[in-house]
Amino acid sequence: MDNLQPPPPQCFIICATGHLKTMDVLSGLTLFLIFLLTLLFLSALWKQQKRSSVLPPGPTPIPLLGTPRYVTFNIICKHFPKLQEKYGNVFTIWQLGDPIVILCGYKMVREALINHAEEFSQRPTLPLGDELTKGYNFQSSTTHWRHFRRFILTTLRNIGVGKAPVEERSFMEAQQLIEAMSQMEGKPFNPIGLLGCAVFNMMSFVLFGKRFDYKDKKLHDLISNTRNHINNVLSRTSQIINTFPIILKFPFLWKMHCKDTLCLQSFVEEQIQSHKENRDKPRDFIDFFLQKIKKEEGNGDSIFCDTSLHMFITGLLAAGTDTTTSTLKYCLARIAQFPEIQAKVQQEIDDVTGSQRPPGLSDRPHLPYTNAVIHELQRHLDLAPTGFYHALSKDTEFQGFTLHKGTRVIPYLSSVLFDPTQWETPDEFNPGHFLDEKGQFRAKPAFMAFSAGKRECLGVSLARMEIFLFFSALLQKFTFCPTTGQRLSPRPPIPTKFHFILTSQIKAVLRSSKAA
Ligand code: HEM
Repeated sequence: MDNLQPPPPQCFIICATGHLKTMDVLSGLTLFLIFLLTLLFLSALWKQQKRSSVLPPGPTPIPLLGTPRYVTFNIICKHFPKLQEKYGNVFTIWQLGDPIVILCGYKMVREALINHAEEFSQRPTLPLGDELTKGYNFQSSTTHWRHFRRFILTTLRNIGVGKAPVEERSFMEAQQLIEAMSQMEGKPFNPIGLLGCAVFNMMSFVLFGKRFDYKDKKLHDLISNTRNHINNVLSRTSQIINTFPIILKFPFLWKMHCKDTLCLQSFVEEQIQSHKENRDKPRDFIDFFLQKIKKEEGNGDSIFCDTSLHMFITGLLAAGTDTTTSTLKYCLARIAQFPEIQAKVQQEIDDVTGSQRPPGLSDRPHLPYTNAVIHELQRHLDLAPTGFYHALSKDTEFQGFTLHKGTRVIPYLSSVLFDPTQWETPDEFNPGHFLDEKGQFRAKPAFMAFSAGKRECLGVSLARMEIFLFFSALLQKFTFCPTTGQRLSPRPPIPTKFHFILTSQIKAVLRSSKAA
């Protein structure tokens, strides 16, 4: 009687033979869980099989996990050349349960971004970005982006991007840059800090109508905020948050990660406030946007409001600073490795503008070799190998496959910039790629450093203008030389290239020729 234990709680299960059996609740629950997981796994497998049958081929994914080997968090494109070789110019990889279609080579990317421009124009939703920007960003999958894109492009033109007002400002900034670099004359130095100041000041002029002194600590803090912001957006942590948006329910978990974005946002907020207090005739981006908000007053559905102004300015500041700075740094450090090409550029500039004035936009048609060298430098740099993710705006038949609305797409821009069907010597540094037989500049449609189609880089004209004006002004005054041991192979792997951009040093030697 003493040893009599109460029997464990019992439950019924139906065994494989269809008979009812009893077992304790814990074992029953475990079995039930295993049954549920098997069901989940099988349904994921079935869904994946069903979708795979209409999608481009690719490595076999593990249900629920995808193809982890190829979806490493940071530089996923390092596997693409091998996959392209195996599966062709369009293939699929899986991230967890979602397919990502990769497009390779000029013809395939053009077919998608130009010939099917509308279908490939969406962006996938990124929950972290939406949370941070309250939905006002270029990644947003809503249709707002079209209105903002149109407005921003028109406004940049109205401010004078590609024309005299912004050109004048670039001359002034180039002069500051030259003076600051002259102090480093002949000594090894890393110009990325000075270039960052000049580029940030250009963005700041366009957006807020102001510039900072190169010694101002605030300027350096802001530059570092923009760089960290971009690194955060592309980071493994952001990818985890976007994959498991439940994390956003715990602000203390992600706000630390996004502290640079929040710093940028609060700086932008100050600028907007000071513009509101001192309204004058519209000169910069904030002025034009505030004018638009006023015009739309009374329209309860207007998307032009203080919040969208705030968020888009922060987005533009971030998108336009580090990209152009890194490009200019690469241009200087790389041209230093090609002394003959550099001398030819300098000779061309001397012949066209002499030493009295810096090259301007109207000189560009008369500087075909300089223009070709800049394009070739950007092609080799390959700054954004995968651009940003695109997504299908509707179900689309493409190359014999069915791509469902919302499917994510990566236009693999590297494969276009180095496509052997488009470039005579793709891996070599060869300005001849952009010159015709008469030595005149020839534009190449496969030059997709800024991508193409409806989502082509929105800052392309500002970036091209800055790169041309700063690069040619600096080469007019200095000869850039490499310091020892910093040579780059013709087509270095991406991590090496970014390391080179961030860390390489050069020497700037004042030219003693007639242009100096
Ligand atoms: C050398 C400098 C730059 C390069 C190489 C570059 C490259 C790119 C690339 C490849 C894209 C992705 C396009 C796509 O998804 O198909 C992009 C998008 C974008 N860029 Fe740039 N960019 C540069 C400078 C700038 C500047 C100066 C600004 C700001 C004024 C800017 C603003 C943007 C914006 C807002 C987008 C998103 C456009 C959209 O989604 O509609 N970029 N850029």
